[in-house]
Amino acid sequence: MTSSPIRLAISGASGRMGQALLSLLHADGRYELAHAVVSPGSVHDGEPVWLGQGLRYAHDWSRAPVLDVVVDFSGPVGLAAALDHCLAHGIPLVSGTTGLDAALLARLDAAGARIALLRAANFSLGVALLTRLLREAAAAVPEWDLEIVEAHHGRKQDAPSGTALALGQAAAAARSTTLEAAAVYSREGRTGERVPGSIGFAVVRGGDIVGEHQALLVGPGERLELGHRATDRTIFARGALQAARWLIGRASGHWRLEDVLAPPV
Ligand SMILES: NC(=O)C1=CN([C@@H]2O[C@H](COP(=O)(O)OP(=O)(O)OC[C@H]3O[C@@H](n4cnc5c(N)ncnc54)[C@H](OP(=O)(O)O)[C@@H]3O)[C@@H](O)[C@H]2O)C=CC1
Ligand SMILES: O=C(O)C1=N[C@H](C(=O)O)C[C@H](O)C1
Repeated sequence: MTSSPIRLAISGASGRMGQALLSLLHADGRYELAHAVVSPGSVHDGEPVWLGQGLRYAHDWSRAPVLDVVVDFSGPVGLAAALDHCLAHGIPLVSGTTGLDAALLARLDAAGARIALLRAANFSLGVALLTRLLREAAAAVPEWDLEIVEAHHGRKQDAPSGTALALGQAAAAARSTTLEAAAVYSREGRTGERVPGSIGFAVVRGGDIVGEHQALLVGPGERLELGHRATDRTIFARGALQAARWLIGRASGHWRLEDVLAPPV
């Protein structure tokens, strides 16, 4: 028996992640791309999404058809618009957008009472595994200094990356503290000595780096380095589509990528 394809919208469809998602969707009959959203004023607004097919990029949600799920990789403003549409129509929302402010985070938190949401700063299996390893290592050597280094392409809008912050949060929790209490985001001039127990962040931006994260646990006379290097955005797109399929029909609330992509123990 064949089931009907999932009717899905992409918010941020013309972007780097949007295009990675489109490449996967084009070849996968399990999905029907029903709406492809770009920014108001986008040079792509009104262009055909795929040559010879009817769907065109749109800058708003007002003409979106009935949808099973929305996948968002846009930016804070695009995500807010996607969230409005999902709330108005009771549609599950998967989002990978990073760099959100406190007001949007609070709106997303509250939305969990009405729709199913799955948000993740990184949809790759490797980073899910890295997070688990870092949690274990940070707790095993609580006195060792922890520094998180990330590198991304020069067009990235936010820093540190959402993944770096999520790694920091996981390590902080494993050490019974919080990122708010432990994080050091910049060092310049006469900084004084490193504060014991702090978690330092360093950011590299350049060229077309897809996304690299390294956690350094520095002890006396030795150092543990845990890292992940993404070389192809398909890994994020694949994880997000898997999450979208999984989220359809779930109860309202906040679901975790770990529930979907459990790395092998
Ligand atoms: N969680 C994860 O695994 C990953 C998360 N990300 C995150 O995803 C987000 C997008 O990244 P990336 O694809 O590189 O970004 P891009 O800048 O390449 O793409 C952004 C997309 O969003 C659209 N957009 C911008 N503003 C709006 C708006 N107000 N309304 C609707 N659409 C809008 C743009 O349209 P146009 O340009 O046509 O105007 C474009 O299609 C970032 O926050 C990034 O950090 C990225 C990779 C993986
Ligand atoms: O903007 C990007 O490109 C990426 N952003 C995400 C983040 O902020 O962690 C995930 C990935 O590293 C790529």
